[in-house]
This record gives sequence, structure tokens and C-alpha cells, in this order.
Amino acid sequence: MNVNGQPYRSIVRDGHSLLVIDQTVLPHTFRQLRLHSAEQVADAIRRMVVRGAPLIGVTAAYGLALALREDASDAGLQAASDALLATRPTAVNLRWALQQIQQHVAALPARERAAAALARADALAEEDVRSNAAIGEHGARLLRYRWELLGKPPVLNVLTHCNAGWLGCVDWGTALAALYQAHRQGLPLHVWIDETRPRNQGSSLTTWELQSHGIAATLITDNAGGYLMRQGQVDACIVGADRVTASGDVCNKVGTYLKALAAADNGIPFYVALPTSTIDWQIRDGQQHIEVEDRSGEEVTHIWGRDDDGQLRRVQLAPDGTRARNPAFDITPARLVTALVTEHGVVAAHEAGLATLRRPAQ
Ligand SMILES: CSC[C@H]1O[C@H](OP(=O)(O)O)[C@H](O)[C@@H]1O
Repeated sequence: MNVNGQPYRSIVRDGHSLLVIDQTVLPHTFRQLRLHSAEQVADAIRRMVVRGAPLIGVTAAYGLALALREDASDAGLQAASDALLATRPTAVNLRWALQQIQQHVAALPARERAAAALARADALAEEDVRSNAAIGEHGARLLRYRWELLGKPPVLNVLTHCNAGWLGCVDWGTALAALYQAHRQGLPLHVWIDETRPRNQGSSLTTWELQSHGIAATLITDNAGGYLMRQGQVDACIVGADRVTASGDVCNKVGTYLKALAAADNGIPFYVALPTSTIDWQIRDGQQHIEVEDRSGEEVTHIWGRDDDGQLRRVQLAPDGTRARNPAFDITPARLVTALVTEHGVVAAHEAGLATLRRPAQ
């Protein structure tokens, strides 16, 4: 998408290395890092240099292809895939993308695997861009429908949580793709952006994305969303997802569940945008079967930012010795989800609705 008028993607393959945008220093510094090995890819995913379910998947797919240049044996393929899978446990796109590569090369002779894996990873990246553009079209249509249902108010106020933008994907984004497409089609939009503690993907990434695209937005604390909903200042919510079960339970950035509860209590539609690669067809009960990543408590007790001298630094918020718990995601039950917006269209968040989507071979 657009960075100072220049088109960018969050990841680009350059020969046998990867150029990724370092999301740990946005919005204050825009820099791309070059990744040369599976180990560097794994580190980039763990540190959230690259983050966002679809992007994690594509990046890991490239990482597996790089690993096969070093060791293309069956054992090497499995070891590299296991190491990449272990980087972050929640987004199912990671497992899905690694499986795509493994299935693509398993029957090939070792000498052909690295090139084939690289080509498949390229294809996954292009599929992500096409899927997200389609999600954007379906999502924009849904937002326009909501706007018309409300009598075409001067502006449609949409709340979003975390960053489900082009930075979380190869391009376009998922939830934000709907906003981009709606904005391009002239829908009068205003976006409430949840800061999204503790890694602040909303305040550091979504604000940066929407500013770059001229979409009106206001940054709010995570705790303000419910108040604004009760004030009648939120007309719709749209978020991304890291894993959606076959019955429509949604795993997304921690705090999503609380927003869905508040939306339901105020009769506000709660939309979830996702590519079908984010659906885990093997499970139904998200609360019971999705592993929620527990990240370091230091993400809660400390915070990064730019000081008055323009230097990026980390400061401590809590007293020394503070114990912190830091679940990175939560599970929103399907009953609180108004609709799922996928590349194949908008479906209801239940088994029958999901069953209408094209399903991968089981
Ligand atoms: C299209 S991004 C989807 C999803 O991934 C993010 O998690 P993280 O920033 O920890 O990788 C967030 O939950 C987004 O909604």
C-alpha cells in the first residue's frame, strides 16, 4: 500500500533474501530489514518485526524455502518447519502456510525442493494480495449497506482493534482492506482506533496506515470503546482474526472479546474480516482448543516510544518486580459475531455459514 506516495508491500522477495518492513520501530522509523535465513525469519516472527496472521504465514513459507537451500532432506524439511511453527502458536496461518510448502515439495527429489518451495511461497504471497483485495470489496459493500440502513448519515463511525491492515498481510489487509475500499468508493468514514495494549498495534500501526491513506481516524484507549458505543458514536466494528473455528469462534488480539460484548450490548454489528487460510477446520470450540500465546510480561510493564529528543527508547511503567500476565489474544464466541467477511463473500459465524465457503481438502 501507500507510504509517502510510494507503493509498498510488507514483504518482498529479492532473489534468495526477503525484504520486510520492521514493524517494531513504526511509526517513528520506516526501515526494511533483509532476511537471509530461516533462523532470521523465525527471529523476525518471534520479535514481531513481522506480525499479523496472514503475513506470519507467508513469511514462514519463505523461511522454509530458505531452509531447504541448506538442508532439503526429509529430516531437514521437518526440522525447519517445526522450528518456524514454534515461533508463535496462535495464528493458524502459520501452520497452514508451512503445510502448503511441505505438501508442495514432499514428493519432489531433494535437489528440486528449494526452488519449488520458493515458487510456492511466491504464489502464497500473491494469493494473499488477491484474497485481501476481495475481502476489501465484500467488506466495503457490507459497510455501505450498514450506512444506507442507518439512513446515510454524514459519516459512518467504525471501530477497529489492533492492526488488521496491510502491515498484517502482504498487502491490503483484512479489516482495513474494507475501510480502504469503502474510502476509495466514496463512503464517508471515520475510524475509532483502539490503541491495543500492550504492543500498541493500533496507536503505532493502524494510525500510521490510515493517515497514509487519508482516512479520518481518532485514536482511543482500549477502555474507551464501550463508552463511545453507549454514546451512540459507533455504527459498526470490524476487526481481523488469527484463527476462526469451524463453528465461527474468533481468536483475535486480546481485547476483541470485550469489544464484541459491548457491541452486542448496544446492538452494533461486529464484523470479522479474514482470508479462509485463517479458518481452522479441525476445531469448533475456540475457548477450549486454541492455544493463546502468552508473551513476556515486560510488554506490559514497559513501553516503547520516541522521546522528546526523537530517540526511540523503552521506559518502565510499573514498579520493579511487578508480576504481569500478557495473553496476546482472546476468543470471541460466534454468538457475538455478526458476520465473517472472507475473500469468497460474507457468511454467518456458524457452522452452516462457514460450510458455504470453499473448503481445503481434509
Ligand atoms: C490481518 S492481521 C490479523 C491479526 O493478527 C494480529 O496479531 P499480532 O499483531 O499479535 O500478530 C491481530 O490479532 C490482528 O487482528
